[in-house]
Amino acid sequence: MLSSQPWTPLHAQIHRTLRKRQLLPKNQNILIAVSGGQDSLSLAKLLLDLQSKWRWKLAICHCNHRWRSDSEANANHVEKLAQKWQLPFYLSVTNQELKSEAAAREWRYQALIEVAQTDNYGYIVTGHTASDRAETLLYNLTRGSGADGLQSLTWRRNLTEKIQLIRPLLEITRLETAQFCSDFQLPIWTDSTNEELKYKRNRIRLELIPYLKQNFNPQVEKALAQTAELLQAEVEFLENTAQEIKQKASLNASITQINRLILRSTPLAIQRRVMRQFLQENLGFAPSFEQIEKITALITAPNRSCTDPFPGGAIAQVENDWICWKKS
Ligand SMILES: Nc1ncnc2c1ncn2[C@@H]1O[C@H](COP(=O)(O)OP(=O)(O)OP(=O)(O)O)[C@@H](O)[C@H]1O
Repeated sequence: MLSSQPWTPLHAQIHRTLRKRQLLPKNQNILIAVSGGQDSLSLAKLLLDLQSKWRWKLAICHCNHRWRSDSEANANHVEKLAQKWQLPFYLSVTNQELKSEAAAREWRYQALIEVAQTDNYGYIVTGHTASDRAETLLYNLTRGSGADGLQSLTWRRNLTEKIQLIRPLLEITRLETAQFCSDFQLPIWTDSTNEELKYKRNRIRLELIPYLKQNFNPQVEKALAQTAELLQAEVEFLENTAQEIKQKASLNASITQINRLILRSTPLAIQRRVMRQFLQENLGFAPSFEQIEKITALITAPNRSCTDPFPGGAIAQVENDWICWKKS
């Protein structure tokens, strides 16, 4: 029986991944974000089984979005599991109406950060899988994203100066977590909204991926996750290079002027990234492709050329060797 013999190939794989990528060092305080679904249950069980090797202090946090009629029952279900596993349990319940998936995600991360800050957890871990990575890639591809959006689910991300988000399951597919839950009889809480085809994400998972599996590649999730992995390293390299060039091209670290002579000698990929960073700093939000193209064109435009106004009324204008940000 598997339940009396908890070391499986999945345990070995996660153990290897954690070591190779140095995701969760020994003796750390780790907060596991558990929705109750198959992925986060598998994650919690795997970390629990590896705990003695790594000497972590583990805890579980569930966030109640108050979205479904069974939200409270879902939270109680996760709490009972935490008790069974003898792990500290935190519950965050929203007091605002969360109107979209994006709003829910934003609130959830904020809630997790608050718990981590209060009780000193340096790591928050989530159960995102290779399947999520593949779906995110496809979703962003249909929206015209560049490499940054296609690699978007990363192994680690700084949430604050002291708290990192870690996603240890990015090489495991949802099929594997389902099998793991079945092997260990983990009680999955099924989220009924996961089946609703009105959400694009769900259509990708329930219609597009099965189509690709059947007609193109049975291993399509792993293949797409691999693409995301390759892109991740390339994006990191390009973004760091763009940051260095931007520093060189900025006058006295001013965010409102940038030297276009320096930019002219760099490849278009870097020019776009530098101008995106420049715009983001001045606009205060992520610029669109068209906005980046408009300002990038100024690198080679005649003196005094300018863009039409950006939201808020500011324009960018060429002044000899400089592109200047001019507020209205
Ligand atoms: N309500 C929640 N409370 C705590 N953590 C959550 C919650 N919802 C999602 N998460 C975390 O974010 C990860 C990804 O969320 P996503 O919505 O893609 O997954 P899910 O469909 O809710 O369920 P699961 O990934 O557990 O199967 C989850 O694996 C989990 O770690």
